[in-house]
This record gives sequence, structure tokens and C-alpha cells, in this order.
Amino acid sequence: MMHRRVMVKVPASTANLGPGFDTLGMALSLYTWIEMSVSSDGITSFDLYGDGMEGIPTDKSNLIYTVAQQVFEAAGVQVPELHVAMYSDIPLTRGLGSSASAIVAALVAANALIGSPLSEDKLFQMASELEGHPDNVSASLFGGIVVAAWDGQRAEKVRIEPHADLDVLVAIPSFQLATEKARNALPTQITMKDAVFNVASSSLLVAAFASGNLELIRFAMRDRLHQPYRAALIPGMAEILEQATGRGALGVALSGAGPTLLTLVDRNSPRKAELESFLIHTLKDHGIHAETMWLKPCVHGPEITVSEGQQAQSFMERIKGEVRA
Ligand SMILES: Nc1ncnc2c1ncn2[C@@H]1O[C@H](COP(=O)(O)OP(=O)(O)O)[C@@H](O)[C@H]1O
Ligand SMILES: N[C@@H](CCOP(=O)(O)O)C(=O)O
Repeated sequence: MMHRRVMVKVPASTANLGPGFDTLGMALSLYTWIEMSVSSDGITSFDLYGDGMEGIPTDKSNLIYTVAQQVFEAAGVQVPELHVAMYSDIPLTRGLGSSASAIVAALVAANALIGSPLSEDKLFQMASELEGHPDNVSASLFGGIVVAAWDGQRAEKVRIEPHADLDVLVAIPSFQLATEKARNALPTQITMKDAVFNVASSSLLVAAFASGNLELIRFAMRDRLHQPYRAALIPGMAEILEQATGRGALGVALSGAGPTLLTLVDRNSPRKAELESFLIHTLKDHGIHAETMWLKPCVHGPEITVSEGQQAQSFMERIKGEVRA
């Protein structure tokens, strides 16, 4: 273990997919990489690469470090000093599951570093508990579309293979919105009518994904549990939710807790450019600058590479062919 290095590549995720609040997730082709090894000089250190890592702690309060220590504790081993290198293409605090991908990366890397004593299910349970909801972590851990339920004690999931024709277009506003803030915007009670609406929509959406019925997505991807309350935090969101399916999207939703807006698109659609322009201009009309990205559902979970001894190439040299920018 002393000279072992574990490289893990973990996908981003979009949670809720509209009506499936805290339940539905889909992995996306946007990634975080971390490399973990036992520190050779007995001091914990971090190399954080790329834009957007400002403010991420480089001491033992770092999320990757604290999650790794929970793995070691659960396995009954002690690895107090680590070296962690990290790079992420997933913008932080935008509703694309950056925290979940970091948690999953830390769990998987730490477990591999000590010879994988913890089962995948144990890592899933720990991830759900750490994130507080299972939707993002299950997508990052298992890939594809995942239906996950967590009762505070135990998480269960079923994975669905995404339809090959599904493309994903996201519009990522330039401002950040912490998940905690967007959760605090939600009411403590909702009407029976709205609850029934969401049970129906979410169930139909899962059935549409499972049966490959892309035409149903538009009708099923509607929500009354969280999106109406979060719309006040994201200028232009209400208009986009209302009009995107008329502009070429199969379905539209707030991605996770936002502020990113997500559309599902048939990859053969002739209206892709129209949709992209509609998203950008609607947000711009509301004073919001946004970056769009065309993504695919990511069909697999973490990719793990374990190596022993020194590496001739640096961390960034090894991943540079795969990063987005
Ligand atoms: N790679 C990372 N390493 C350490 N902390 C991270 C990492 N990625 C995300 N985080 C933490 O997660 C927070 C964002 O989580 P959250 O508000 O749930 O938004 P989202 O998960 O949608 O990006 C960041 O502010 C940071 O504290
Ligand atoms: N179900 C959660 C999902 C939060 O996702 P994130 O990517 O914004 O962290 C919620 O809607 O609060």
C-alpha cells in the first residue's frame, strides 16, 4: 500500500429529472479525477488543478480527506497521511453534483488504496448518508439513470440503461447556488393534489425511461414539489420550463438544486441549434450569462486505475487527453 497510487475518474450527475425529487439521478459525461496515495513524507498534502477550485481547503478539513478517513475507519485500518491530486471539469455549486462526485471519488479511491475491503453496496450506503440524499451519489456510483430510495437507514436502487438517442443540453448560469440554500426555499408542507401529481409524473417518467418511450418524457418530466419554489432563485427558469419543449427539447428540468437548467434532446433532432439559442437568449434577457454544454448520459460509474511505484508523468499529463477544456 505504501507505494500504491489510485486514480479514479467519476461522472457528474443531474438529480431529480423534474418530478423525482431526491430519488432520480442520471450520470453525465463530465468528470472529476482524483489520485490518492499514502503520503511519502508523512505529511498530508493536496494538489488542486483547474479553475473553480478556489476556496477548496488544502488541509485535513478537505472533503476528500474526511471521506477517505471514514472508509479507513469502517475498514479498521489507519492511514492518517495522504497525498491527493484533484482536477474537475464539473462546475461547483451549479446543480451538477460536484459534491456527490467528490464523495464518490473519495470513497472509491480510499477503498481501492487499502485493497477494496468495503463492498460497493457499503460505499453506496455511506455515500447516501454523507450527501443526505441518494440521487446524485447513486448516479455517480453506478452510471446511467438510477432510481434510488433512502429511508435514513438504508438505500436501495435500480439502474436503467439510458436510451442511446438521448442527448443532454445544459445551460449553466455563471452564478453559484448552494444546494442548502435551494433546499431552504422549499415549503414544509404541500397539498395532496401536488403530491399525487408528482407521484404520477415520476412513476410515468421512470416507466418512459425503462421502456425507451422518449415521447412521454415531455408529459412526465413535470414537477410541483420543488421547481415552482426554486424558480424565484433563477431568473428565466420559469420561462425555460414552460417553453423548452416547444423549442425542440424532449423534456426540461432544473438540474438538481440548480441553477443549471437541463434539457433532454433526441440526438437526431434538427432543432438542436434553435434550442441552444433559446436557452442562452432567455437567460440573457433576464440578465443571466450562461454557458451551454452538450453532454451524453454516462453509462458507467467510476473508472479506477491502481498503480504501484513512481509515475513518469505528472497527474495532469496523465489525464490531459480526457479533460474537457
Ligand atoms: N472536488 C471537491 N473537493 C472538495 N470539495 C468539493 C469538491 N467538489 C465539491 N465540493 C464541495 O461541494 C460544494 C458544492 O456542493 P453543492 O452545493 O451540493 O453543489 P453541487 O453538488 O450541485 O455542485 C462545494 O462548495 C465544495 O464545498
Ligand atoms: N435532490 C437534491 C439534489 C441536489 O443536487 P445538486 O447537484 O444541486 O447538489 C435537491 O434537489 O436538493
